[in-house]
Amino acid sequence: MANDAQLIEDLIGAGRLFHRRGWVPATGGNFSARLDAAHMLITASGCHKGELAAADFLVADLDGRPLQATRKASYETLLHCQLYRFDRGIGAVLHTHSVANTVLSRRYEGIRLSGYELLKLLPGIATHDAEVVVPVFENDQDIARLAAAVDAHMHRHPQMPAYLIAGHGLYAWGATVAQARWRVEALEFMFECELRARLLKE
Ligand SMILES: CSC[C@@H](O)[C@@H](O)C(=O)COP(=O)(O)O
Ligand SMILES: [Zn+2]
Repeated sequence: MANDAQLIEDLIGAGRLFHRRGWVPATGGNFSARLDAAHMLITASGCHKGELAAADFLVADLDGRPLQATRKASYETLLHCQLYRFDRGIGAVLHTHSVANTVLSRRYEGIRLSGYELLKLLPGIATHDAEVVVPVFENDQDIARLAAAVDAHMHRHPQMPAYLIAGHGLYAWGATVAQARWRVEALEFMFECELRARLLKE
């Protein structure tokens, strides 16, 4: 596994890229990477995700408790914990607030993606001739309750490649920071296509 410094560098790079693309406006979004079976690195709450520095990361356990009490972990830490606890193969979790994911998630209960070449970036898909539905959960400021809803859904649909929160954003993950970033890039591209295609039809 990559060392802490490399993981932080990779997460800072993802933040810069996502901010350039307009996917993490202001302090929106949060990022994490697994350190071991019981710990993760996660962004502190309230920092600008395009301007992250090493000091903006802290170590927390998978119950969301920071090891050092110097900074507060992301408000949405429990959503990251849920994913790491659900699947030991998950090594990184990235959350974005793009225009496309926000508009689509306010309007639909799930986003059906089919026929896109970039679907092949998602787990278990080897052809464009496939279909996935990215579910949309109701937004909830009670993050423990939201994490429980996601967990219940994932137990019924373990192949779920990512999820949206209505009017809020995307959660995607991967075995490494790079893989999670590629999946965010692929999903945001397909959401942008869906938004434009749906506008054309209206
Ligand atoms: C300040 S608006 C965005 C937050 O409410 C939240 O949705 C978010 O993505 C960032 O929260 P954070 O606590 O910085 O990780
Ligand atoms: Zn958010």
